[in-house]
Amino acid sequence: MASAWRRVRQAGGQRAGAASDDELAELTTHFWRAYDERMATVKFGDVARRFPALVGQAVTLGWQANRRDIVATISLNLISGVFGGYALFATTGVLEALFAGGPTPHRVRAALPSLILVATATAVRSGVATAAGWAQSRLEPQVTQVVEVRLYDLTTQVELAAFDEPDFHDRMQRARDRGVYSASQLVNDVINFITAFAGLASATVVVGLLQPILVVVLLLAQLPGAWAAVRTARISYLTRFALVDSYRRKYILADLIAERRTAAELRSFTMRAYLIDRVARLAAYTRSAELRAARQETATTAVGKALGGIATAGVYTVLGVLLAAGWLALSVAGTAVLALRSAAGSLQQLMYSVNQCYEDGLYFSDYMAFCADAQTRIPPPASAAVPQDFARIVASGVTFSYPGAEQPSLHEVSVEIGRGEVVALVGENGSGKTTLAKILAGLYRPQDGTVYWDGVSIAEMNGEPLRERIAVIAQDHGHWPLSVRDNIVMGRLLDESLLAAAAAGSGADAVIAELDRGYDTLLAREFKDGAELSGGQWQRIAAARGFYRTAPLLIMDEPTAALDARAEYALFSSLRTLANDRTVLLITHRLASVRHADRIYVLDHGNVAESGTHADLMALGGQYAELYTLQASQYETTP
Ligand SMILES: Nc1ncnc2c1ncn2[C@@H]1O[C@H](COP(=O)(O)OP(=O)(O)OP(=O)(O)O)[C@@H](O)[C@H]1O
Repeated sequence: MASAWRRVRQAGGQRAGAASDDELAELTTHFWRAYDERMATVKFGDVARRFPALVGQAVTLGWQANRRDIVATISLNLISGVFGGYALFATTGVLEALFAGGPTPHRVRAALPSLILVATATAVRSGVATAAGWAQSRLEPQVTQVVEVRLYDLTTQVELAAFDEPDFHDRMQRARDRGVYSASQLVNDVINFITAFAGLASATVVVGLLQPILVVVLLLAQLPGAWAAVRTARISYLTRFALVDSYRRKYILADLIAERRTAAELRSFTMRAYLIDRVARLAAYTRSAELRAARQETATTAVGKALGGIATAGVYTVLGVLLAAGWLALSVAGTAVLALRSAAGSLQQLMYSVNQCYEDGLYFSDYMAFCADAQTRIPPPASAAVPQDFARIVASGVTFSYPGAEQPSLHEVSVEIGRGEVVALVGENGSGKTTLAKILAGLYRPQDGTVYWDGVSIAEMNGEPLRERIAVIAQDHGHWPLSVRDNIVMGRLLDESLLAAAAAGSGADAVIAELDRGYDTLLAREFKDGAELSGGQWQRIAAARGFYRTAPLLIMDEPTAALDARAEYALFSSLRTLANDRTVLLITHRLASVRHADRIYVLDHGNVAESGTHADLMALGGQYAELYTLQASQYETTP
């Protein structure tokens, strides 16, 4: 097995060649650099200061999830602590009676009332603690749901450009991965903290009433454990933080290796060894960082435990001295030992929960930071009303660069679309057609220039109502793992006659007729009874999706690229019918299909190079005429 793995790695290494380490940038950037940078910003003092805020956040989360459960959990835990303290205190009465003079049956009888008190208090405490545990376990899934819904609510509203930023993906991964999970954990930690605090407070009160010196000694003895707990949490968090980019890359590669959609290409291009090698190198990289962190955590815990052991020995020495000096009665010393053990247990739990609170709080602060950042990326509410229809859409001097791009993808582009027109965008690959269509669809905001609907800038309109007026048949349309019907209706109200018309207009009706379950067919082969469609069949469904949306502007980006000749002809015929009451912006490389467009814009490296009707552009003898003639020549018969 090991040698097979080695062979795979060697083969991968040869294939990957020199390019790979540069591409996997984090393998060349030392991971501890990211760690150190983060280390500088996370200090224990900050955590101590943040602790009250964390408690506040946790209680708020619990409150949002279920008020009754959070109130019940906290109050029942406090009540349980009170009964625990009472049971401990009542133990002194039992010990006093047992250590008094006289015959044993007499002493046992004298101890009975106190014993009954101890037993009752302990039973009540257990019952209340069980009820508190039940409320606490109900809270966990409810809190997770609250934070998940909040995350999805925000990520579906942020502007599209954010998804082109690697940093946004990193933050989103941290928020989704550990952030969501940490929310319910944080609530748990805080409840555990309150439980432990109640236990400690009651034991401390009992010890303090018996011998105040013991309280100070008891608290000092827990310091080493507290230090170790906080330090290990910090190491664990910082390691994950520094590795997030590598984890993300590894997950993406692992998905590609195991997914159905890439399974065929992986085999036909014999990419197995190459991909496995990449995953292996990323895994080796993350493993060495994780091992280093594990070593540090173990060393820290060992030191903490050793110092804690010495401190505990000190506590018992002090107790012995007090007893020997006669400052403590034997019965009181007995209760003190029990109280000390109970307090030490509570303190340990308290430290553990503070430690966990700290660690989960760090992850949760990533979630909160992501939410705050996402909130700023949601376009602010706008004032202008979105018209039901329009007479003219004008893009004026539009310049747009993708985040991080050195060159703009569009440079001072101006185009016009009149109501009821068919306007075409043509041009070579990468000339900016899709980018312009997305700007006209209100999906990207240009850095310069404006898109007007009847003289009103769309930047002043709210995004969702605007996009309700635009139907987009995208080049990279989604293959949603939903039923055929849902793939066309896309969450809108179901209108059977509209659905039938959309399917007929796009040619999807012929595809659906051949499916066993018709509109109910699930389009996901990975599930039972799921079906798979061909590229052209999917394209018909995507076109039906656009037709179903009765919007005044229809944007079609390469709608026929995968269609056969008959289906292409049928789709363009439908378009002509549709165009009677709709405006169409068509992007295509098949120039024969734009001959009848009212206007054609030829894009070249992000600029409008030519515009006019087919006849105008042919007469111009420029890029369009050259491309058109080239395509037409392919149909000429050669001798
Ligand atoms: N999400 C993105 N992030 C960064 N750059 C992008 C992104 N999408 C496109 N680009 C770049 O913008 C330029 C224009 O791309 P666009 O997709 O608009 O071209 P296109 O004319 O539609 O091409 P095609 O005919 O191949 O569909 C290209 O240089 C492309 O690399």
